[in-house]
Amino acid sequence: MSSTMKPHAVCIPLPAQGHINPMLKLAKLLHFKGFYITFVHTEFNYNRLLQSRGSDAINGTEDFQFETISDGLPPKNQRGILDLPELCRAMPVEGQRSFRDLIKKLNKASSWSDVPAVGCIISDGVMGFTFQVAQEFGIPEMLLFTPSGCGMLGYLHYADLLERGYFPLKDDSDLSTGFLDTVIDWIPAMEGIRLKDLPTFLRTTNRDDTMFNYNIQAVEIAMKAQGVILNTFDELEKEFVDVITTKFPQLYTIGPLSLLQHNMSTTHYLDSIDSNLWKEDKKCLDWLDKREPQSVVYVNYGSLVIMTKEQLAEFAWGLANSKYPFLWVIRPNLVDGGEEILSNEDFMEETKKRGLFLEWGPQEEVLKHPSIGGFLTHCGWNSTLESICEGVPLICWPFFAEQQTNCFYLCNKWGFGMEIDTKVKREKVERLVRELMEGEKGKEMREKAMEWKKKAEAATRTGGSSYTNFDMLVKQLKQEPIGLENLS
Ligand SMILES: O=c1ccn([C@@H]2O[C@H](COP(=O)(O)OP(=O)(O)O[C@H]3O[C@H](CO)[C@@H](O)[C@H](O)[C@H]3O)[C@@H](O)[C@H]2O)c(=O)[nH]1
Repeated sequence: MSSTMKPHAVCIPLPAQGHINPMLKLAKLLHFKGFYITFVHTEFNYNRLLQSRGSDAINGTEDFQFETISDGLPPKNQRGILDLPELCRAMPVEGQRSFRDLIKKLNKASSWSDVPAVGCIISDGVMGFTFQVAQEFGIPEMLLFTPSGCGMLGYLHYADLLERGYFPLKDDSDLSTGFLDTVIDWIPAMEGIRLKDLPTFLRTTNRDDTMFNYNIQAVEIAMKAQGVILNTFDELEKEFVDVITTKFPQLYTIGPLSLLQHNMSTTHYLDSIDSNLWKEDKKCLDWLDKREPQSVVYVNYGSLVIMTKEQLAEFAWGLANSKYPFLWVIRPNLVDGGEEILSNEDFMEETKKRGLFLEWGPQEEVLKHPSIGGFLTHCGWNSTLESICEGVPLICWPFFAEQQTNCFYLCNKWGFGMEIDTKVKREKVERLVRELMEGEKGKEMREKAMEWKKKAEAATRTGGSSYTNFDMLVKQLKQEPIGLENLS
């Protein structure tokens, strides 16, 4: 089919790794199904990909193109650490202007080139500013929510939590006096959840806090969307999905996206197009080849966590004292205050034969490796799903956003997680690592993780829930434009 005949989807993720990855997977799947894709990066990330991955990563093909918009951050912002509040202030203004110009440019190009007119926008669930642009051009917009269903359900109750007076916090002591242990019994499907298990952005006394307001507003805008896509599968999150469906009748649960790619034989489809903002160090795979099956603890806290050097030291000694081999990704800027522990002679001597440190790794390949016995994670949703895909049990150290919600269900419902407190202590790390790797509980968790893996595989195979939902999504995007009549 010539490019001009293809339906044109513009995919725009929040410019953070955990949001770009699932959006790119979705974009590749849609391309496989015959869509012309424009994938939108920020100028900064585009240049970063060029440096870390080379031009192949963003060269695209005739009908899979990359475009950029401004993130709106001032030039003086170094962007070494993703400054979320700053980004959330800048993108709805400058990012929106830039996005509007892009849509204008694409539609203009359709009159004299092979680029088809934009048929739909698939935007990140927290990029509300794209919605106004979509409305201005009369283009239907779908939202991809990259967190879990349970996380999304938590976000959807932000307004109720405010109305009932739980947030903003009355004073800072609420954070230390047990107030956050309050059990909430009125959120459907979330019985037994505590305030501290809900997405964290409301935990402030400051009504003017950027993240507090941005997230409340993001939910308000999202509520107007007609279509929502979730990277999860019904069997895992059915009760949450059922409640979300009452608010979003057009809800498509199509995850885990990496398994859907696999089952549609598209795992290596457009392989050179890549979204890793850091350069992957693949030598760890050779190192893993030399280890015993299920003997290695994999440690990685995703792309946004920033911990203190004291926390890093507690994890380090906990891992060292457990005596298990570990593969530890310590991202540049992961630690506020420096990685002193990595120059501690006693620690390095103790772990030199069984610890490997990387700045960024091929996580999905690592989790697939037979030597991995467990994963110490911050419970980002991508990491959680990637663990499910490989049947790997978890030690959970949730940091922020909906990671606490994921952790709650991992430990209390899905049965393959054990939690470490925010105030991490080396003794606890050591004990949980041993439990995970050799204890009865670890064995049970591994079995449970394998059960979820099988269910995830079934969901993404022909006839499975996610497979079928994806087909429906494609049909809707291709044939039945999403009406805008219900939008206010
Ligand atoms: O060395 C590394 C480290 C990470 N990754 C990948 O980076 C992604 C990280 O995503 P995630 O585990 O979700 O963590 P965050 O980067 O923290 O994700 C943000 O976005 C997620 C989706 O919305 C949310 O669930 C999280 O709370 C939020 O912090 C995953 O695909 C990993 O495979 C690598 O490839 N190599």
